[in-house]
Amino acid sequence: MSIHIGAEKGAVADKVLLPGDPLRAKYIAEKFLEDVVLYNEVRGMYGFTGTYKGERVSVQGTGMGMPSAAIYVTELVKDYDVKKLIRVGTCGSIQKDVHVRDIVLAQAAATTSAIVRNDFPKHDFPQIANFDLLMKSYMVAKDKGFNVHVGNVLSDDVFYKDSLDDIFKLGEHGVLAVEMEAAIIYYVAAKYGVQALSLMTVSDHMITGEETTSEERQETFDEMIIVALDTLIN
Ligand SMILES: O=P(O)(O)O[C@H]1O[C@H](CO)[C@@H](O)[C@H]1O
Ligand SMILES: O=c1cc[nH]c(=O)[nH]1
Repeated sequence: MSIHIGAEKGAVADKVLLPGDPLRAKYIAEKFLEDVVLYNEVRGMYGFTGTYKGERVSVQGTGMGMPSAAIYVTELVKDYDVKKLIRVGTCGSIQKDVHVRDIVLAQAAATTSAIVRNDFPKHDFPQIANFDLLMKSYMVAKDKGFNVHVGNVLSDDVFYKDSLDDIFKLGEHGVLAVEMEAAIIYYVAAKYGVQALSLMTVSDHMITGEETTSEERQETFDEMIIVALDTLIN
């Protein structure tokens, strides 16, 4: 047992999907996994273990924002020996050609979080995806004909921003989208020497204001979840 995950050590697989939303974890477990066991309900942050195509995998909600995600990823790695982590999240696009419902593979993540800066005050620590997972996920997505983009994202501490000026400036420098967890997942994975990747579905467009309906989000999530699961077991 760890403080925030109420499971015996062997209850979590060494490969884990990480949605921010615990109810997305439930959806993934119910729709995509077989022989599912609920291993965590502490704080309502559901964690499930099951099998996908015969391989044991887990799916664990992380909550919203980097402090919360850091807690779950740290406990998964330190207390449950997890070796591969793939975030399955949502994001807001800041590029005209990155459309709602497209998939973004976060090759790297800039961040406003002070967590990394506090550890490395004199350096800009590069928060990057594991190359093997990144490459595999790109191949899976392309093979299935999904609309996929690879590049930088911003992991922001703030969802409701007073101004989008800095966000759009990052867009002018090629950053694809904004979300709230990828950077810290990459940082914790680097710290403990495990593999991590963040996939996001574009749920909102920050230039056009377009948003997805519940049904559209559901269908698009499925594409991202399939890419993540097929990457995780390969
Ligand atoms: O859909 P999830 O995975 O939670 O990701 C995004 O959605 C939340 C904000 O609505 C933040 O956690 C952000 O990163
Ligand atoms: O615009 C968005 C959409 C999802 N998640 C975010 O952090 N921002």
